[in-house]
Amino acid sequence: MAAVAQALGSSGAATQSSDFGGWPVMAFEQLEQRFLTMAGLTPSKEASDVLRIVVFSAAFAVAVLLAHLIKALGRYVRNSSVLSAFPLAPGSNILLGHVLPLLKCPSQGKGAWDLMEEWAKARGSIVRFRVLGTHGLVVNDPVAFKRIFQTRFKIYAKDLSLSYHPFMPILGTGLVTADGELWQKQRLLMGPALRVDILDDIVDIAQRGAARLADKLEQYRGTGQVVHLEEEFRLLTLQIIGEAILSLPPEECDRVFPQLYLPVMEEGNKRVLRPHRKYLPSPAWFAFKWRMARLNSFLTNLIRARWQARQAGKPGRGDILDRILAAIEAAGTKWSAAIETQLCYEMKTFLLAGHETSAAMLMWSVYELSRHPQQRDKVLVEAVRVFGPSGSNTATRPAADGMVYTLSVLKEALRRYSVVPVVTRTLKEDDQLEGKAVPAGTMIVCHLQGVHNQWSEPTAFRPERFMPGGEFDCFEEGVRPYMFVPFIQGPRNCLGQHLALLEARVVLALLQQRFSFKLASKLADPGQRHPTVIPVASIDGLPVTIE
Ligand code: HEM
Repeated sequence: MAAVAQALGSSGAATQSSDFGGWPVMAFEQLEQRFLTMAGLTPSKEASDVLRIVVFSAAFAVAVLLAHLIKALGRYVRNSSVLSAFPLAPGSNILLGHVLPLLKCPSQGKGAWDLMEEWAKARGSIVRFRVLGTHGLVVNDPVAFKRIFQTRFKIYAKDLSLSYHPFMPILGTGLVTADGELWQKQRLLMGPALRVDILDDIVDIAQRGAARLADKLEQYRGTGQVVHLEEEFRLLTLQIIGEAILSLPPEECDRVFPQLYLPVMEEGNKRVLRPHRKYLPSPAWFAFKWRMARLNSFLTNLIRARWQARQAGKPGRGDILDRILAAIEAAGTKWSAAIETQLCYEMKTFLLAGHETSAAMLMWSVYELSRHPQQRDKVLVEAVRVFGPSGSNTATRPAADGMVYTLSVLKEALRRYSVVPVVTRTLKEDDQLEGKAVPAGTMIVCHLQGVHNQWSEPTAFRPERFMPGGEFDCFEEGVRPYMFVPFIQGPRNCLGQHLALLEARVVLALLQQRFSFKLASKLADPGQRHPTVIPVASIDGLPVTIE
């Protein structure tokens, strides 16, 4: 620094002794000579050229950085002013925005999404908030959902920087996190397999899975021993999705996934609140890398072997992967390493999207039925109709579809507990919500839970809301689809929703018919929701005793 100051001092002297037109050049040349001497280099034309390139490059880099800063500042000021039409959420700090109240939520026993719902209740159906330099809107309005999810969904892109970020090494360009043309192509390719083709088989896969779990639970009947049902549901839904997408036998699911897949998910969840874990080369970091590599190679080998078997004319297994491979073949697409990688992302996406969400829905449903014997009786009536009085009949698809009350229990669990409480988007172009301008770059938090709590007596558990003529049917036609959004709506809605509701209907009814679950009272209230993990399960799981 002293040397630079000295050099600048002498340039000042040069300035005074020069005429106005020539001084900058002379001053620069003198500075150049001084720098070269100070650096121990002999002044020469080559050395000057190198120094000039370095100086001009540095000046260019600083200018670009400044231009970016000025642009970002301009955008920040503009966005602040445009968004000021929306009410500001309480608790904002001039520097950090709403960072502190959001960070404090877990220690107060609530999720950041619960705080956002409080903001909306206090200030209006769309409220403005800020996290450092990023502006966001919490949207709690079904009419706005229609615009975001349906009519203008293309400009409301997935926000990969926030909720999905820690899971990107797992999900990559899989369907949940893909965008643009790739998403469209993959959705077209895989949609039919999940929405239609596999559903007939799901009834059977789910019934076998539920029967296996029931046999396992039998040993605890009448013993008073506490069973952690949430853990059993997690393993069961993983087995069901493993069989549905890859025909994996349950033993292989139990061997591979708890070893490789579940620990990487756990690490992903830890990284949501502690993002530095992604960069710190700790033992957990290495374990994550190692497991990811093993999981990828397990899945890629399986996908490749399946493709080769198809090419050799061997009969397919009829699972979701098989149906996707058939669609690739029918489209005449040439097989490549890129396709293998993409399919590997898709399989991991189905595993992630398809098991914990369903397990949480089952968990909340069992929790509520354990507290509402009359509702449970109605589920039992349907179970006897479908599985017979002994519970051993094989269910058919139409019979499973006919369990409308059990379906209503599942839907009410999704409404009451909003296992996915929010989804986030980033606005790509300027738009309007509730008639007010919203600038591009704004983060949009779609508050699914907030809308679910706009129903009458929202904390009451009433499956009848979803029965014909119930509260759901009474909403005005235009907003009705946006009043119940556990799977969101529109072109990016959940591809596995029919699979999830069918699978869970079979599992819930069959287990209720076979057992009576009693909430283990000595443990904390299992109805308390987890404050940091999505899908939201109970903070203490679901400890039960079995009769
Ligand atoms: C109760 C169970 C489930 C719930 C509550 C649920 C919820 C959701 C939600 C809210 C989204 C939208 C996410 C966003 O826009 O950011 C979504 C997307 C998705 N879900 Fe589910 N899901 C469930 C089960 C499943 C199952 C069983 C599967 C697959 C087997 C699945 C596969 C997907 C896929 C592939 C997407 C991305 C669709 C796209 O972007 O085109 N989900 N799910």
